[in-house]
Amino acid sequence: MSAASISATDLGWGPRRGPDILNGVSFTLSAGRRLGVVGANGAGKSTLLRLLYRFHRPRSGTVRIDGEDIWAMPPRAAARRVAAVLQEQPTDFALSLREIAALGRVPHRRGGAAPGEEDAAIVEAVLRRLDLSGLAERRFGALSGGEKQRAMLARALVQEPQVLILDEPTNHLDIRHRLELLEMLRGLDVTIVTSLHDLDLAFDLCDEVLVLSRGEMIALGPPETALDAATVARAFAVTARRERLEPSGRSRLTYALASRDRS
Ligand SMILES: Nc1ncnc2c1ncn2[C@@H]1O[C@H](COP(=O)(O)OP(=O)(O)OP(=O)(O)O)[C@@H](O)[C@H]1O
Repeated sequence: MSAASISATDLGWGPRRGPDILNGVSFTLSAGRRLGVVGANGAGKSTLLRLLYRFHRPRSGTVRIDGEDIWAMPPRAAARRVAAVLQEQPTDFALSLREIAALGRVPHRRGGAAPGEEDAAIVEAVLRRLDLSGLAERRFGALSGGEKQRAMLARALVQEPQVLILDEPTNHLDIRHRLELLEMLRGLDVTIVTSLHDLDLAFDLCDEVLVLSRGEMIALGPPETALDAATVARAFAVTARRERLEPSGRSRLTYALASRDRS
C-alpha cells in the first residue's frame, strides 16, 4: 500500500431533477494525511464520501487522486486506488468472512484470473492484523455488528488502496476494538477520509477536519481551529464549550441544547 493525495475542487451534487444537496466543497489532502468530515444528520457527509469513492458523478467540480480525475480513470483503476467502508453492508450472508475479505482482491486480478498465492497471503495478513483469523470461516451473516464492521475494513485493506474512505468506522465497535482500530488507522500508509459523529475522535485521529452544514463547507483546517466552539455550535445547533484536559493537553468538547430548545 502506498498513500496518494486526494483533492476536491468546488464539488457539487444533487439527485437527478432535484436541487443540489452538496455545494462548493473543496479541499486538498496530502498523501498519508487523515481528514475527518463532520456535521449534523443530513448535512451531506455520506454524499461527499460517495463523490470521493466514485459512486456519484459530481454535478460540478472534480475529485483528483495524485492529480488524476477519478472519472477519467477506468472503473477498475479507480477501485485499485480508492476503497470504502460503508454503513451499508453486503447481503452475501452465506459467504465466509475470509471470502468477503478476498473480494477486495478482485480489482487487482486480470480478466477472470483465479486468485493466486499472493492474493491469499495478503488476505491472511490483513485478517491477522485485524484480529479476525479465528473468525475467518464464520458465515458473514452470523457475525456480530462489530465483527461485520471489521470484516468490511478487512475487505477494504485487502484492496491495498491508496485512499481509504470510511463512513463512521467506529459506530459498532466496543472500546477496545475502537482503540485498536484508531491505532491501526494511524499506522497505515494510506490517505484517509472518514465521516465521524464523535468529535473527540476527530481530535484523536485527524490531521484536518471539514465541517459541513446543510451541504456547505463551513470550516476546514486542523481540529484545533476547525472545531472551535462557535463552529460546532453553528453546525449542530447546540451550545458548545471546549476544554483542555490535563495533563494530556487534549481538547474535549461538551455540549448542551441552546436555551430556546429546552422545555
Ligand atoms: N439520492 C438522494 N436523493 C435525494 N436526496 C438525497 C439523496 N441522497 C441524500 N439525500 C439527502 O441529502 C441530505 C444529505 O444526506 P447525507 O446522507 O449525505 O447526510 P449525512 O450528513 O451523511 O447524514 P447522517 O449523519 O444522518 O448519516 C439528506 O437530507 C438526504 O435525505
